[in-house]
Amino acid sequence: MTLLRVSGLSRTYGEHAVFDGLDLALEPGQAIALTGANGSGKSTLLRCVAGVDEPTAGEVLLDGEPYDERSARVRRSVATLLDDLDLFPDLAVVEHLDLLAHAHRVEDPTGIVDGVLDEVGLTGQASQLPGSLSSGQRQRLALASMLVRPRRLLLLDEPEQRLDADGALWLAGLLAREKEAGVAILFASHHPALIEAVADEVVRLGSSPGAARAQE
Ligand SMILES: Nc1ncnc2c1ncn2[C@@H]1O[C@H](COP(=O)(O)OP(=O)(O)OP(=O)(O)O)[C@@H](O)[C@H]1O
Repeated sequence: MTLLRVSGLSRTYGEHAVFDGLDLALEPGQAIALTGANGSGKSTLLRCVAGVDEPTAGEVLLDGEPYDERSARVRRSVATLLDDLDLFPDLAVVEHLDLLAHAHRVEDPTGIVDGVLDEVGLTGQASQLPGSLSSGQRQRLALASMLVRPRRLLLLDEPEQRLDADGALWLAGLLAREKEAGVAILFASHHPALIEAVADEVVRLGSSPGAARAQE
């Protein structure tokens, strides 16, 4: 069954239609990249899908049911990386990840957190407070936060931002492995190599009013 279906989605600010009547369908293990110029609506679309912004029209279905970000089903299934991560200033890196793993009741939270710290390259920073991390390390912590919890759908806004060249390559491999595990991914990106490596379909949002078109 289609995991995520977006039908006739529109978002207007005043007179300005950011996108109008947009349709998307995402199956398990599939990735769609959202591309387009600055201001073309990628973040707005992701925010509307994730339920943190309200579309002017249209609907978003997860497993064929209306997407309600407050429902336990959606919270168990969807991991988002949308804005800057909200971090507790007095909790260390490892404590943030422990908190998330425990809140989502994953099996063996300590083992998962240790493995994810290693995967994102933050083992050496595990006891640092967020304020002492570099911007790329904060981005790695944001990515780690989605890896310590259950997930079937990732909604990612420019996940490559602030990563170094090796980090962008690593991210491409990570997202490819997520797809192999059956996770679906909707992501906005300005990184051609990441899009090429990960996306099964590219949806280019137009900067002309309301325009959006899909490409293979
Ligand atoms: N709250 C708001 N009020 C008015 N206009 C808004 C609001 N939020 C977004 N917009 C406008 O909607 C358009 C789409 O913005 P959005 O952030 O979705 O673009 P984007 O494609 O993610 O851009 P970027 O590549 O720069 O991240 C922009 O013209 C922006 O100014």
